[in-house]
Amino acid sequence: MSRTKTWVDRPSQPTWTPPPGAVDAHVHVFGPEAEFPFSPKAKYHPEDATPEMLFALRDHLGFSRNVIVQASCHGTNNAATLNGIAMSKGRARGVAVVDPNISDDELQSLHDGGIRGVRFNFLKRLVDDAPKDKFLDIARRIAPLGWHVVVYFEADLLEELTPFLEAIPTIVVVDHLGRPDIAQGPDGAEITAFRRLLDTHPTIWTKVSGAERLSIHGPPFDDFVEVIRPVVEAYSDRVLWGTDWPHPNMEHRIPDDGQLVDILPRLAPTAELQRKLLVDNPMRLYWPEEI
Ligand SMILES: O=C(O)/C=C(\CC(=O)C(=O)O)C(=O)O
Repeated sequence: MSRTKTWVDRPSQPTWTPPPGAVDAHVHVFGPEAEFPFSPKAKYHPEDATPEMLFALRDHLGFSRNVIVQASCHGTNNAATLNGIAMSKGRARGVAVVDPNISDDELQSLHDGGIRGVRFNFLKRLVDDAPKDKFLDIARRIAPLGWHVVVYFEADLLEELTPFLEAIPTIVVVDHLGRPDIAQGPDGAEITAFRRLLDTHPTIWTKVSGAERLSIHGPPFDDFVEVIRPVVEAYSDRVLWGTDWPHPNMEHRIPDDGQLVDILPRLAPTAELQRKLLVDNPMRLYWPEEI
């Protein structure tokens, strides 16, 4: 598999400035491969996207902190994610992907290394299997640590997965709004079904990220904003946002991270909404001891 590069080296300077203490709550690190090899089961083989590169981007975009989410290319070995957190000097925390047989001691050492959640990935193009019973077992075991669960699925799975989501005893954060079809507009069937899930389950949160993946028309992402701004307004206490740098699998439509940041004042049009989305909400999940 040839190595893919899915980010721009010099993203534009955003015209909008995030509030002090802003958290980019969905990023990944890749490798470096020489130190942290990819999983033999990886479905893509990216170039190295190192913690140093991540922190340079964080500073360039005007953010203060990151949440590093374990990407599928590193399987259940969280060493690269933990290395990124360790190198951040307290300015990153993480979400791990764990083997169902993980021991309590290993969970505790992930916690000590800055992990505050586990991710369950249901995308068939990224993982070979997604065993719901084993995931529920993990969810029950991480609950006492104060962690939450991050789930990644596409809209066609929402109905089937709802009983599973309901059985999770922690806060659940759905990546990229469960990937609704944005072309259907703000009253479309898929975003309406997802909003119904949020309406009926106050412990389900979502990341209002993925404009570059969900938008039909691309920058300046007006189609995404039209559908997703009402979500930010309606569920302002349980939304997170992230760039998704280094944008795994986006080699055919690589986004400019500066343009992604410039969506934010349209997605969250008041200072209060911006502070909740970028500071208060991520701090509650990842740095609760600082609030
Ligand atoms: O990170 C994302 O937001 C999206 C991904 C990659 C991913 O999740 C993974 O590799 O674990 C995708 O849709 O290819």
